[in-house]
Order: sequence, then C-alpha cells, then structure tokens
Amino acid sequence: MSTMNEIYESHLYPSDRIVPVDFEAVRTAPESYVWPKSDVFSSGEQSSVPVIDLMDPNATEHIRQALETWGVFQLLNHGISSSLIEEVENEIRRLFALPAQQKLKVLRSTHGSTGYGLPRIAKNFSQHLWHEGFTVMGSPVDHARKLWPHDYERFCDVMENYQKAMKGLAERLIRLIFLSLGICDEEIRWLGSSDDSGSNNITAALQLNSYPPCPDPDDGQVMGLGPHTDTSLITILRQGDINGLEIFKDGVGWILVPPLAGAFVVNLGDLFQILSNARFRSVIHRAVVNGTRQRYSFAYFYDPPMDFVLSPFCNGLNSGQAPRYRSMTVKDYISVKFNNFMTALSSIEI
Ligand SMILES: O=C(O)CCC(=O)C(=O)O
Ligand SMILES: [Fe+2]
Repeated sequence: MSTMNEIYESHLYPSDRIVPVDFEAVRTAPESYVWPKSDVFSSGEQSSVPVIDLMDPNATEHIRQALETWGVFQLLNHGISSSLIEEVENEIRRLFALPAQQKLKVLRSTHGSTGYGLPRIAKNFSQHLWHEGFTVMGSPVDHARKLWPHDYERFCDVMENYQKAMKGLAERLIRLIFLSLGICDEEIRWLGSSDDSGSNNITAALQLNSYPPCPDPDDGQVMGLGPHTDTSLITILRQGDINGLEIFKDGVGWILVPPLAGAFVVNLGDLFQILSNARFRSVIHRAVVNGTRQRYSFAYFYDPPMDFVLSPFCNGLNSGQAPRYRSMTVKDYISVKFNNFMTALSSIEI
C-alpha cells in the first residue's frame, strides 16, 4: 500500500521554490513577486456561489445543482464546532507569528510533505507567490517539537482533532455527492477505509495558509496563490473574515467567494472530475492578497487510498456515456498532475 508521503518523496521538488520571501525584512515586493495587473484582474461580478444548509432536507439535490453550475459551494450547519475551528485559527496565528528563523527550522525538504514553506504549486508559476504555508500530512510532532520544544502537544492535538472532524465531514459529503449521481454505496466501499492517525495509509493533507499584507507595487500586483485546481477528491476550506479567495467562471472571469461567518467553502478536485466523468468540474481558484491585513485560510484535502483505481462512473445519472478519461490509480494521477499541472486532466482524456 502506497502512502501520500511516499508519493511526494518520489517527486523531487525544486529547492528554489520552497523558501517564502522574508516578510519581516522586505518592505516592497521584489521584482520576481510582481504579477502583471491583467493577471490579477477580478471581474467585479456580484453573484455569489451557492450557500447550502446541510440540515436542509433537500441538501443533496442543492449540492448536486451547485456542483454542476459552480463547482463550489459554501456550507452551513456542517456540525463542526466553532470552538474547534477557533483553536485551529489560534494555532495558525501562533505558528506564523514566529520569527522567520524559527519557521525555517521546519522548512519542508525537497522530497518532503510536512513542513513550512511555499505551497507545492509554487513551482508551476514563473512569478513567485506572496505566501507562506505549513503542510500537515500525518503527525506534525517532529516539526512542532522544533518550533515549541516545551509546548508542542497543543499544536499536534488541535491538528489531529481537526483532521478527524474533517475526515468525518468529507466522507459524509462524498457519500451525499455520489448518491446525487445515482452511485450506490456498494461502489464506494473504500470510503472510510483510510486511517489518518496511523502512518501507513495517509490519504489526506491539511494546508495552513498565511498571506501577509502587501501594498500594491506600482506596475503590478502580488499574488497569494496562483490559479489552480486541487488534485483532491474533495477540499474543505475555512477562510477567515478577509476577502481573498476567487474562483474562475467561464464567460464571467474571476469571482470573489466572500467570507461567510461559520461556513466552509467546499469544492471538488480533479479526482472527482475523473470519477464523475466530468459531470462535476474541479473549479479553478486562486487567492489574492490584502494591502493592509494578514489573511489566513486552511484547506483539508481528502483523497481515496493511493492504490485506488480511478475509473469514470458511467452508470447512475451518467449511464450510457462513454468514459472520458483513462483509468489510473490515484498515485499515478498525482504524478501526472506534478508533471503537467493545469493540463493534467486533458492529458488523460480518451
Ligand atoms: O486561501 C485560500 O482561500 C485558498 C487556498 C487554496 O486554494 C489551497 O490551499 O489549495
Ligand atoms: Fe486550492
């Protein structure tokens, strides 16, 4: 059985795309961090992504409609306690408030998964990202011990509790989404089989994101997280109360996903696009930066087991359709994405 960590280890990540800019030392963005204004342009479109109440008796149908038209929705009444979310937010603040030298002690290695640094998609953009992150894949105890030698348990406990809660919510949502596609339980037997607490079957990651404030440079702008789709099956994102997340909608352009108190932003990733035979699309999104306030977000990515064979479902609502993608394991798709980034899905079309 392959683990997500092993797969990351087998793809050497370029070392010059791991260390974030030294936000304490830099007053204006260096040239390599400046994106053309046209790349950062937003549509100003006012319509907003659907908001779904998970307690609504028609939630399943609303989710299907939201995913078919938007690929993303905001979720309320999800059952995750606000105190747990607050604890994660407090730990994130505590982590990113540390001096740069301290954070660099837990820098992600070129073949590693857990640790501090730029996000793994940074290597795909010619300009740099105005971002610092911390990825948790499995237990972060070795890293936390280096950051807080006498007080590392709190961080680990909070991250573990949050990942457990997210796993439950992700699996509940996935079940509902498959149901909405007319896919029976029998075909999703693997759901719930992974165990993130053990080290040998990790199929989830938690990405903590921090976007320090940055006034616009004269002839461009900085970008927090460049345009991408998530590789995951499903992503559950929590953003604080500062604007930043935007999605790309065909024919409209970039649309803000406004922070909504108590809500999670839920989107599907490439793996769901493959399984649903492109009935649901993995939404293209990015994070822009605020001029005066530091923004935080945290994303939980859920995947099927790495050796699971992804084959488009051509039954249920998709019955009679020919598969649009060739079958492959999750781990093979992760390799395809690593090498092809935004053309990964089209590269596996039949
Ligand atoms: O910060 C955000 O709102 C987006 C984060 C995101 O897209 C990611 O971590 O993949
Ligand atoms: Fe993302």
